Amino acid sequence: MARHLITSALPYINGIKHLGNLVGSQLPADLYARYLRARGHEVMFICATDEHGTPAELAAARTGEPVAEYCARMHRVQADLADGFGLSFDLYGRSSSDRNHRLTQHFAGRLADNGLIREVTEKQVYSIDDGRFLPDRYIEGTCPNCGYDKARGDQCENCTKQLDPTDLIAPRSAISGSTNLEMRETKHLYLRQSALRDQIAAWIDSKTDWPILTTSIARKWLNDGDGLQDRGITRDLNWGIPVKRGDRDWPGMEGKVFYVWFDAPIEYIAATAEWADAHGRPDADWRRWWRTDEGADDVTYTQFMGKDNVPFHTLSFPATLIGSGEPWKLVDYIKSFNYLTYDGGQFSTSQGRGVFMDQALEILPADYWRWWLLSHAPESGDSEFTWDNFQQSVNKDLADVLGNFVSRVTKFCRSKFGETVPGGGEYGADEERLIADLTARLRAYQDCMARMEIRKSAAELRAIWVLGNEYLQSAAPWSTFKTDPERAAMQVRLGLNLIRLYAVLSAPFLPFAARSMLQAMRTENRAWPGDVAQALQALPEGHDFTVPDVLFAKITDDQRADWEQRFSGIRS
Ligand SMILES: Nc1ncnc2c1ncn2[C@@H]1O[C@H](COP(=O)(O)OP(=O)(O)OP(=O)(O)O)[C@@H](O)[C@H]1O
Ligand SMILES: [Zn+2]
Repeated sequence: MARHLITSALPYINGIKHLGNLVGSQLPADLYARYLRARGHEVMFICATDEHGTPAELAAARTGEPVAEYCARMHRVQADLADGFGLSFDLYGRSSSDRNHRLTQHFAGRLADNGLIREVTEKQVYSIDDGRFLPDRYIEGTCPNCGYDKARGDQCENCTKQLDPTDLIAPRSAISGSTNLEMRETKHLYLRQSALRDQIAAWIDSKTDWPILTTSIARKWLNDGDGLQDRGITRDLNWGIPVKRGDRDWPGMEGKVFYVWFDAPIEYIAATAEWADAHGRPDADWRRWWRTDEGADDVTYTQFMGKDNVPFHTLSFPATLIGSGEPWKLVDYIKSFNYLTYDGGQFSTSQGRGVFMDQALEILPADYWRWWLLSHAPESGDSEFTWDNFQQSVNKDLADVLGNFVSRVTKFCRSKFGETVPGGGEYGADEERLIADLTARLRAYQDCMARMEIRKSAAELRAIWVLGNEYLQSAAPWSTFKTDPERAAMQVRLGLNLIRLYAVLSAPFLPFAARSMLQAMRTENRAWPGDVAQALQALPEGHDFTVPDVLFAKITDDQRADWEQRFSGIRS
């Protein structure tokens, strides 16, 4: 048994997440966590809402709520949706937690003590009418790169270029629209990433097994232009973690907060502490996951995220941890994803384009989405969601292959032998071959899962389901029964046991269907198969079962057309 720490990129608080967010971080992380738990490993699976920064303040301003209330409400909304999708976090924390305040201030203090913080007096845009500075998204204007007229102070959504507020042409306040702006002096802290460049580069170079997508993005930032740049880690805002040096005040930094990208990854650690708090456990219980001097030496730490988050996880967060000079656990593997696109365009939260988690659950059960998203995960390149593809994949894989197998076996057994596993008969050559094929496929499935090759894992699992259907088709117990009822009983007993085995193997992908299958088989036996032949003996003669309701209903052409229409516009 090994120990695995798994974190998913933190979903930002300013709205309900779309299917792209889900497949780019939380869902594959859940798949991996569920798989490792099923294999008997000790897993700590952490996620949290990312609650600081200007978009949260602006979203709260739009609903008229105080930002703290807005975040608390949206956290509950997101936590419920995560539950609805079966995301099995050990803790779903909040980056605004007290734990994160203290840890973020702790890291800033350590970095300062180690000479890795620079205090810089610089000019920032100040709105005279609003009486405040306008960092990041508080300022809008025309993009100097593409001419888009709603570019924001941190980034142009149209061409994705990263911007500084001072880059914008014809800038205006996002709060009041005022153009009565001036440049004012203000003091900020910069993390001296440049001083850690060589150490981080050597660390990245040692990660020879990481996806190219991950290392290529890291190397670009390390090497392009003048190399890794120092990064401003504070802002003139009210909402956020107050700038402190450990637990001491930081002269000259009164009324300022840490930049969201400084505190968000620290929340991975803080959320693990929140987990200990929530369970009334001592600090040692979370520290053994994070401190290599307190037990985390044998932890394997894997992070999941979309490609736009890679720079912060390969450079900035490691700079924080390494720069602290304390023995914090660094990530062992970063699984990064390309983008899921929606029907020929981008998913977009701000533009309300695509299908969002709440809408998805309104129309279909979570497993339908989990299956499609995971079996089409954007691993080697971007992948596209189309309703046509979704319908085909759900109908073929889930309804025709897995669902059909379960239905045929249970219904046939009920009609000929009753709802009890029948005895009699012995394996022949067909059964021996099936077991050999299943054994080989199982090994391939496990290998893909261990390497986090999500699409290939889905393909292997599907192949395992197909083996059952092919067996059933050729064994044809409904014909065998007429001449050799004992043999038909053996075939059906094997089929019923396969249903239990399929539930166990499919649970990381389809946790809800797996539960229904186990309930129908009236068993709690979720043991991962060591030996396939043995696993197929789990339900003995005389064991009761029930015929389950339809596991997966097919998506009709009318439904597809209806949804295609309904989700073609923009969410209001
Ligand atoms: N279309 C997408 N496909 C795959 N992953 C995505 C996609 N869009 C965002 N992600 C990832 O989702 C995770 C959560 O992102 P976050 O909540 O910060 O939203 P975001 O990146 O601002 O997306 P959006 O701009 O659409 O709101 C991040 O790891 C991000 O990289
Ligand atoms: Zn632009």
